[in-house]
Amino acid sequence: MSPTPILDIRHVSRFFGGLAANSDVSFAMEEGMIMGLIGPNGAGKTTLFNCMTGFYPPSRGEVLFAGHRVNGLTPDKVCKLGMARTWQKVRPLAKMTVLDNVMVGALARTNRLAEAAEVALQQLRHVRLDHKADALAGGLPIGERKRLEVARVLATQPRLLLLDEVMGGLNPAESEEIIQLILDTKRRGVTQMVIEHDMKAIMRISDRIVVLNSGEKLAEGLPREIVANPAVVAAYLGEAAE
Ligand SMILES: Nc1ncnc2c1ncn2[C@@H]1O[C@H](COP(=O)(O)OP(=O)(O)OP(=O)(O)O)[C@@H](O)[C@H]1O
Repeated sequence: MSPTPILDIRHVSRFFGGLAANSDVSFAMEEGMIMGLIGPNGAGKTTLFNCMTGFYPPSRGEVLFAGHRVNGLTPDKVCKLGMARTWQKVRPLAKMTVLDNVMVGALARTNRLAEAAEVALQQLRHVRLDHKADALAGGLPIGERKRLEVARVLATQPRLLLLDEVMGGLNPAESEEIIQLILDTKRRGVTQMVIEHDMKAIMRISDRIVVLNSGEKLAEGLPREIVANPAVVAAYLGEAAE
């Protein structure tokens, strides 16, 4: 582990009334890696993204991004520091073009429209949607809407990209495109944390995996360690493999 991890989650808990959606979760990430974040429905994966990115402050604990304490900051400040997330339910600005949607992301870093358009086009090329730049976002099929969501977030130029079930609802060919996109994004040097229920995909792309269960960290390790962990198999993988 490098001296300052890009992300350091320390004893994070998040309560909703009496429910601990996250309970004393700690782990760290090295720059450049892909961390898989897995666990059963309701395990607290999306809540952890929300705690990291300022949508809900953690009830306890702290989140350090590149050495900065980010809990308590608003999502736009966290995004400016370089940590940005996709949403499970993709909601493009349907009546705007694909290019304009991605420009909205780029405008987080610049006020100049020409520069934002250039950044947006670069990201559309990266996600292989540049041929749809002038199409209305609302008309895209689901696979392309998911890639548009990734382009929109990449246009904010994050150092750490958080992907929340970007393969959800996709067919195998569309999922494969997303896998290749995640691996291409890694080659560009962007660190990624990936929530995904597709176990074959997560095992292929992750350098390390954290498993959440009922809000707690159940396990952390290399993909081959996670698949061989009896507690993970009992809580999640047995069911996910069916
Ligand atoms: N805003 C909220 N208010 C109340 N309870 C919430 C809220 N957000 C999440 N929860 C609860 O916290 C728990 C964890 O939810 P979360 O969405 O983080 O799980 P998840 O692991 O992302 O699940 P999934 O795989 O189904 O997306 C669930 O019991 C959920 O109902």
